[in-house]
Amino acid sequence: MPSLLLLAGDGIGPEVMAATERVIHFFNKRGAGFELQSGLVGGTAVDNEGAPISEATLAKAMAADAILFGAVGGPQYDGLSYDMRPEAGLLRLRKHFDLFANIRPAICYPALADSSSLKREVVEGLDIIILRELTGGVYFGEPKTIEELGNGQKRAIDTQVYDTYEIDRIGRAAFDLARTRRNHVTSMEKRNVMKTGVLWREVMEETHKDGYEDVTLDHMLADAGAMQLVRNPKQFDVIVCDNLFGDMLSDIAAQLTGSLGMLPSASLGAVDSTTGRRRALYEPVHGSAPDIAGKGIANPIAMIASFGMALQYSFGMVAEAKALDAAIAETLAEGLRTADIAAPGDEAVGTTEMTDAILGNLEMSLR
Ligand SMILES: NC(=O)c1ccc[n+]([C@@H]2O[C@H](COP(=O)([O-])OP(=O)(O)OC[C@H]3O[C@@H](n4cnc5c(N)ncnc54)[C@H](O)[C@@H]3O)[C@@H](O)[C@H]2O)c1
Ligand SMILES: CC(C)[C@H](C(=O)O)[C@@H](O)C(=O)O
Ligand SMILES: [Mg+2]
Repeated sequence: MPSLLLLAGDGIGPEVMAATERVIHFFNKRGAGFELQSGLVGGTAVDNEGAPISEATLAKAMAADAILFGAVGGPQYDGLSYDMRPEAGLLRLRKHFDLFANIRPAICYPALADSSSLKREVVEGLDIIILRELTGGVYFGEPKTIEELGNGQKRAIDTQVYDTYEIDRIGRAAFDLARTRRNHVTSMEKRNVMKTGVLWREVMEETHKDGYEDVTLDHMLADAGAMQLVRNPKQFDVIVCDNLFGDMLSDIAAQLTGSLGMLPSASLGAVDSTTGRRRALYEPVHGSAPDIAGKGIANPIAMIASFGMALQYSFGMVAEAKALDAAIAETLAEGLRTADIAAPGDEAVGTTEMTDAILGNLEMSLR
């Protein structure tokens, strides 16, 4: 039986996870047989278990085929030490399971082209992927400290580190992904100021020569890339970049699609050569949205579409994933909007109504 560990987290995490559970149950009623376990993560795990992720939850994650993750964080946890912050639970999961390949698609559904802050013609039909390296770089490099200098001053140090193998494996993931799409990879770094940028480009070129020359590879400095993402995002297919640039570029890409509430993601490990399986965590790109938590108005689409990515990447249920995506597109085409994607004057629906409509369309499309 396929198994999923649900880690809803904080803020709107439990609200969008509850919506997604309804979608999972829909597939279970049709025989999918998903076994569900749940656990605590983030601030709620700090409050109840004394750590942002407990060893027991990590063990449950190890036993599951895939993890569905909501969101973590909130202002009430701002005073906690770095290791106890809710976000540390997510970082630990990524590192523990070596989930180095973070696929963040940015698709602008035709019905939402007017919800973007950019002009319709710039974003309509957009379909790009930011492939973010997720287990290296400045997020995990050592030293990572704040030192007292003894003269009333402090010094904060973060360290950006990349080894050849880390760049090579994300490069291969990018080329493999591009082959299933428009065969075009744009690698972004800052080789003009960063040594890791110099190595990043060098390794991308070498990996490209090693059996991937059918894929077009070009390079862009990440700051210019950010500008191009806003100027003409449709020029891209797969953008591959390091952990920090990927964090920022994917938030920019989210806004192209209308809202952070629209963007799903998959974080994948290497394929195990004996089992053929890969570790995987699926989560929306957005956070816990403390400003709207508890109001029942969060957009569930990013979380539901993250489950869609699990259907595709972890469970080989490609037809079901497509049906779910079509149900989301149809619901948007019918005009349903949560507040984050509503145009001024549009009447917005809540999380439950949006989920009801998606389930209704799913039922129709699989009939
Ligand atoms: N993966 C994660 O768990 C994750 C990701 C990003 C931020 N965070 C954490 O979340 C907390 C809040 O961060 P933030 O405010 O910078 O980012 P955020 O993504 O939580 O919210 C940014 C804005 O987008 C809106 N928004 C986000 N998701 C939405 C949705 N599904 N529906 C409707 N509107 C939505 C919010 O209301 C807010 O106005 C922080 O503690 C941060 O560290 C967690
Ligand atoms: C919550 C935080 C640790 C996380 C990150 O910076 O990676 C988030 O912003 C994301 O984009 O997944
Ligand atoms: Mg982010």
